[in-house]
Amino acid sequence: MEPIVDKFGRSFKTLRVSLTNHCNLGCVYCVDDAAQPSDVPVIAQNSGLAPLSTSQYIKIIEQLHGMLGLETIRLTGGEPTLYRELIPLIEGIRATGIPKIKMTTNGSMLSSKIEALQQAGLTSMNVSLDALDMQVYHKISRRRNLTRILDGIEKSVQAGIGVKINCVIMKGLNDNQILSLLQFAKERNIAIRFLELMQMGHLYGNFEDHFFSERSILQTIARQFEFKKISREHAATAKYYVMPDGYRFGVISNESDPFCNDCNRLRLDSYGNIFGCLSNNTAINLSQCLDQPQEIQLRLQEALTHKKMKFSGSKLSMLAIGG
Ligand SMILES: Nc1nc2c(ncn2[C@@H]2O[C@H](COP(=O)(O)OP(=O)(O)OP(=O)(O)O)[C@@H](O)[C@H]2O)c(=O)[nH]1
Ligand SMILES: C[S@@+](CC[C@H](N)C(=O)[O-])C[C@H]1O[C@@H](n2cnc3c(N)ncnc32)[C@H](O)[C@@H]1O
Ligand code: SF4
Ligand code: SF4
Repeated sequence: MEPIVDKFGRSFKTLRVSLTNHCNLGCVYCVDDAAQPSDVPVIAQNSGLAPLSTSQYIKIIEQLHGMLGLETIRLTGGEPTLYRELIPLIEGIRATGIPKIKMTTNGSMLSSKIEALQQAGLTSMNVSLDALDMQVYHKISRRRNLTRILDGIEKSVQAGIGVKINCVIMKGLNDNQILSLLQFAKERNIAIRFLELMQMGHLYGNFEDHFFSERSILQTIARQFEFKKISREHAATAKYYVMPDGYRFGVISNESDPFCNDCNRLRLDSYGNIFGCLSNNTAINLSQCLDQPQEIQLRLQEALTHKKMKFSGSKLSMLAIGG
């Protein structure tokens, strides 16, 4: 079997696993309000296949680990904490020996789950938090969950699990939250990353009105803080900046400064499809060839050819492809 590496030396070492394409929030950049009223559960388009069971997830992850030597699993979605068998799934993934099991969550369900998640083997979490102002938070997420999310973040920090905050910045909506969010994170010594808005789903080809660039984010922060850039780690999404007291924050600049050259990410959606690139909508199914390792290898090779040198958007939203 040929090694699964492309001519730029890129391979798959991080598997991002979507546990559901449902969500209990309706963030304006992820869910199109015209198609999805904010007070009903969000259900993304699916491929007509059955959702994976916990044992199918574990089997696929085991096979991929055997072929790729995975270093990290990141559970995501939709909202991964809505997955009913989350704890047994994490325990099953831990048993495969993959060193890091991380999760990206909107934080709304953390307060009651954090201890069990940690005991099951979750190593760290990224929590999405786009505003500290109740009204701004509500306007973006279309839900009134802010207090619960802040409580979830506090409990996670107390429990000693690694936490980072993700914050998508939209011009005219929450760019006025950058400094207060940074102050909130700094006081708790939590790394925060500011994300440029990405043209995905209903924003494809139509994101510029709300786009707030890395440059504008840094200009805003410079009004109150000194900082300097540190080099980006291999295969990382974020560039980090350090303040004189050692505190670090990051920016994920998909649009203005893409980071495809050393990308090592592979996505698995909740229907057993893999995607080699966030910016390519071609789903390659694995659930129908689970006992055919040679076929899986071929499909992985194909997925790798989908990687780009520059993020160029996607007609699928993050919710649909699996953030
Ligand atoms: N272009 C691109 N952007 C990605 C990809 N994965 C994540 N991102 C961006 O990074 C943001 C944060 O992703 P997270 O789920 O927190 O994970 P991460 O930043 O990869 O994880 P860590 O570096 O381990 O903290 C996403 O919302 C995207 O903006 C990817 O494969 N391609
Ligand atoms: C799709 S969500 C899935 C996990 C979880 N529901 C959450 O919100 O953290 C993963 C990440 O994608 C980000 N995201 C979704 N749509 C985006 C967009 N159009 N531009 C930038 N980031 C986006 C979210 O803010 C979140 O940090
Ligand atoms: S960004 Fe996350 S929390 Fe917001 S709607 Fe999308 S999946 Fe849900
Ligand atoms: S756009 Fe594709 S190649 Fe670029 S970082 Fe994202 S997944 Fe990797």
